[in-house]
Amino acid sequence: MLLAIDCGNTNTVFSIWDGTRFLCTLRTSTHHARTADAYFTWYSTLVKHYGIEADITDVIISSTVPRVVFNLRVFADRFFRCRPIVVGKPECLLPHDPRVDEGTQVGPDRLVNTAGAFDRHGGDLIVVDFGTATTFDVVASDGAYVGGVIAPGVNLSLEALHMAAAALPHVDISVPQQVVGTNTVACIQSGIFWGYVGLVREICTRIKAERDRPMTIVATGGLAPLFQQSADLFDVMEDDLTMHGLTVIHKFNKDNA
Ligand SMILES: Nc1ncnc2c1ncn2[C@@H]1O[C@H](COP(=O)(O)OP(=O)(O)O)[C@@H](O)[C@H]1O
Ligand SMILES: CC(C)(COP(=O)(O)O)[C@@H](O)C(=O)NCCC(=O)O
Ligand SMILES: [K+]
Repeated sequence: MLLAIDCGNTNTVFSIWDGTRFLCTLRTSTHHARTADAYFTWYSTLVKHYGIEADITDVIISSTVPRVVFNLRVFADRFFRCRPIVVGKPECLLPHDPRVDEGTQVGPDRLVNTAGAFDRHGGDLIVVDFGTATTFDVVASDGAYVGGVIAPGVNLSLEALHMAAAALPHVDISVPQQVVGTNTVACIQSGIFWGYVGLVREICTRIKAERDRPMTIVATGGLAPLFQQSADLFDVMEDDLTMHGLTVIHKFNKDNA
């Protein structure tokens, strides 16, 4: 069985893949100081809680935080006796090499999203990932990542307003009832929610115009469901897209070893 690990700047997600389906998905916050033993304590407690018989033989890791990879490697080696595949490292093969400026390190999560989305939908895609950052990954017709857009994430923007303006409280994102807010919280929620609706719409429109072709918009990430429910922004929403991409890259490496 495969243990797929997706470390974002905010959350770290573990999923167990039995070759056909994900048996469980476990989530914790990302901390570079978490040790291999701490990962195992957390992991084994939850796996036992869910009554899952997991016989892990393989581990694949995608991490946007380089510092967590060391402890995750130790975790894989110590508890599963395996050498993990780490996306973005030279020894990890990709189904399609990215076409970007020389020397550019594309975020591994974006390479994984690209592989997952191409496997499900074919090419000419825009993958929108609402993570710590809001990223747009452009997938060409042949499946290669050819660039994209990075914007500040929704929660990051909310936090920035609170940090920089003495009179603005911390506000959780939600779908506003109306555009014109009649109190401070409603004003902020409106600015962020409708601001991001506009940001996503404008960027996707411009990407399609620049590439001069129809493209399918695939959304993923923690906050995608919020935007999906009240604005007509995406063609599909897939909360397991990154995990699916990890299984695709893992299989590709096994088949081409
Ligand atoms: N259901 C939710 N409601 C509100 N915020 C959420 C929800 N799910 C995730 N988030 C927040 O969305 C942001 C992105 O989460 P995530 O996609 O896990 O980010 P990353 O992959 O960068 O770690 C984080 O700030 C997280 O706390
Ligand atoms: C843009 C990101 C910070 C997004 O990370 P996330 O929101 O998933 O934590 C990450 O993909 C990254 O560090 N990228 C490196 C630069 C690039 O992709 O061009
Ligand atoms: K992400």
